[in-house]
Amino acid sequence: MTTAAQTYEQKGVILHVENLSVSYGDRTIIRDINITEKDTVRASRQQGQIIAFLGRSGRGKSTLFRALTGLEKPTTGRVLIPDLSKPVENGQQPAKQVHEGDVGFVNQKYTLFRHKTVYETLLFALRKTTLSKQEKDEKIMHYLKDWGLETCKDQYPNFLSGGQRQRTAILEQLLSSGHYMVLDEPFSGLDIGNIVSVKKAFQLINESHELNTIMFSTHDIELAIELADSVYILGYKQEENGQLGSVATVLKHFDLKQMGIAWQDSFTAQHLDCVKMVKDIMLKS
Ligand SMILES: Nc1ncnc2c1ncn2[C@@H]1O[C@H](COP(=O)(O)OP(=O)(O)OP(=O)(O)O)[C@@H](O)[C@H]1O
Repeated sequence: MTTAAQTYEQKGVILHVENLSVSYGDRTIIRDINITEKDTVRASRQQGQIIAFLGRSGRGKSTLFRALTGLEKPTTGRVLIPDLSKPVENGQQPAKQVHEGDVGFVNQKYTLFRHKTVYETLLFALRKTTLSKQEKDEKIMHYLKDWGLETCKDQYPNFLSGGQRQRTAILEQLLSSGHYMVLDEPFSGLDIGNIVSVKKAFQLINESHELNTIMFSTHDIELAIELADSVYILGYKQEENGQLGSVATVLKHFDLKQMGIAWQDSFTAQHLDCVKMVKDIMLKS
């Protein structure tokens, strides 16, 4: 059942992954990856997309992420995103293949420049824009305020708390890349306070632009189902002889919007059912 708060419309395609495979030498890591995500529009609210990728260790999540960011050239297939520099044609935004720099990438360590303050880091992130010096300053100050980073504007990474460091690294990627962001295990090894801080960053990104799209991997199934509106499970397929294959692919897609369990304030029995389904699939993968 879908409540009024969950009513949504789907508009243009914002991510299209087609027959993607990545091999290293003669070893294929991921194969036949097909993903189509559309811009989700909810009445009277600005809202982006949050997509989670789950999978047991070594099932190619990081490999897929490198292809999604354009850091890894796929062996076959392609990754398309809307080309916002071109005008809409017949009601459709033309698509382009993803290039390095189009999609922000935040690694698990939240790496920052050691010799740049928070402000300098964000200024550097805006270096490719056509904004004037004053516009850049205004933009940065606006974000620092919204993201609770105003007080540490002139601090170097070593003097930041874990939460401030994570928010700065996420913001840096958001400012340098535009609407798309991939985060490889952003919650791994974080204490509860820092988990809340990263969740808040997700929320800020999600609410600030219709096209903002967060893609993240995690080993925390509950967290994926709590935060995402779309969940993909990567894993090995069982072969006909009952043996487990050795090339990962998408085993299952859960569209939590369609299931009526996206964007809820609390974790319900339906969410728990979904967690159980995910676990069952992952255990056999
Ligand atoms: N550059 C590379 N050359 C050769 N093999 C690689 C390379 N990068 C990754 N692999 C292999 O690809 C497989 C998938 O690795 P990947 O890091 O993508 O998995 P993952 O799902 O992100 O794992 P985890 O959850 O443990 O981080 C692994 O067996 C890994 O050894």
